[in-house]
Amino acid sequence: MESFRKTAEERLARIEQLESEALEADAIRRKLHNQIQELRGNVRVFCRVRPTTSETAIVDCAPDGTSVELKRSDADVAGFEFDRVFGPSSTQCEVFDEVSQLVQSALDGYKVCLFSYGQTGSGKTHTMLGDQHNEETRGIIPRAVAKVVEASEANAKKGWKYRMCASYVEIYNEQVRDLLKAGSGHSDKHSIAHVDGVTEVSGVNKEPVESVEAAAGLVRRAAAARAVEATQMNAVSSRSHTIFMLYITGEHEASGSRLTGCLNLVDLAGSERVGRSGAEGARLKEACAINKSLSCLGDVFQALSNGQKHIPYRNSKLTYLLQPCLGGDGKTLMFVNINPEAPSAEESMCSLKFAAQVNAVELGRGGAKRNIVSGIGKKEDKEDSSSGDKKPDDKKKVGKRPATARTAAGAAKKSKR
Ligand SMILES: Nc1ncnc2c1ncn2[C@@H]1O[C@H](COP(=O)(O)OP(=O)(O)OP(=O)(O)O)[C@@H](O)[C@H]1O
Repeated sequence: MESFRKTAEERLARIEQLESEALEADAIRRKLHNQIQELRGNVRVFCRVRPTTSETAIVDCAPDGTSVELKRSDADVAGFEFDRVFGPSSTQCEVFDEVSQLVQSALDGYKVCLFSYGQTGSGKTHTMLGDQHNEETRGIIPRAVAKVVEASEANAKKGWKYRMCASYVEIYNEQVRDLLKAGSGHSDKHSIAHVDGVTEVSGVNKEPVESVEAAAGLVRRAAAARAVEATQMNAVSSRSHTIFMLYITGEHEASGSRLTGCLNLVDLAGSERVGRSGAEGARLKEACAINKSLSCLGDVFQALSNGQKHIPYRNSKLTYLLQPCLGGDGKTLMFVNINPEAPSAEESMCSLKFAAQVNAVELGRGGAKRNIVSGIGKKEDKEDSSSGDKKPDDKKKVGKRPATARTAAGAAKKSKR
């Protein structure tokens, strides 16, 4: 009897020791994962080029997976490098594989935002939402939610108790609308605040996310409620920014550890220039609001890359809402979506320049700026690219560079990997 008791005590002590070692290993895993993410850069830019419809493509993706070229004529070729470039044949699964590490960061307690930027019809909604009824073509939002739910279930075996809830909002003409509240309209009544480093939007539903199915239902409901209006450029063009906000709290009772992460998945409204979109009346007002908030986003990145003390987060609802992810140890991944057809050449150039500017920002290290040369990202370029409705004299600024030319921003980032 005595030997039984002794063996049981020894086994109990061994279990406790293993549990404590597992917890320590988990903390080391989190730390290493974060170090890898920081080495890759807390602001990353991926470029995704959509397939052509009828026109010939003037955008080429190099086989190295990080370079893209916009060819406006034989003598006018602009090259850009990003952290990753996805060509027209890339699948939703390949794209998600590359972003899933940031989803892990949100589970580890970081403030993460992923957003898609580009002209109307360039594939932003396809990338972020995709076809939710189709396993293969569903986009980042449904995949990310499924990953978070699955990972929290796996972590439960290690003693972690995760609680997740989600809001889904739309910003339209600088007014917020709750996409999870049936029949609710856009209103000024929703105020944005930051509580313990996490964004809270007053008066919007925060619904629990307990299973992959429940989360998928929530995403479907919000997608159906999204405001879509026809424009000349895309028959079902989304004229608002939509933000899926996933709040993640993890608690480990035995160790007393607590994590608070959040994942913001943003589908921005189209960045096309007012002239080309043929906007008038209410549509013109929409286009101006869209351009204002996109330009505020550009201003925030410019202030960060200049290492400015004051970052103008409050200048738009979008930037204020995303503030925790756009500074400090927040993590941002921007998709620049490109339509490779000739009529979109000027919009593509604007989008690529904006993306090159964002690519030069580094968070959590005093916003130190990487050196940018080769014409892309010069002061005058940044002023142009921060506003979607300005038409820069691209030829003059980008110059006619050989097809092999690369921006130093991309090269600098690459050398860090
Ligand atoms: N990579 C892709 N592969 C296949 N189809 C795509 C791809 N990207 C976009 N499409 C298709 O192109 C069309 C326009 O794309 P999408 O609606 O995603 O554009 P958008 O940038 O979100 O436009 P808007 O700003 O007007 O909302 C859709 O029919 C979409 O399915």
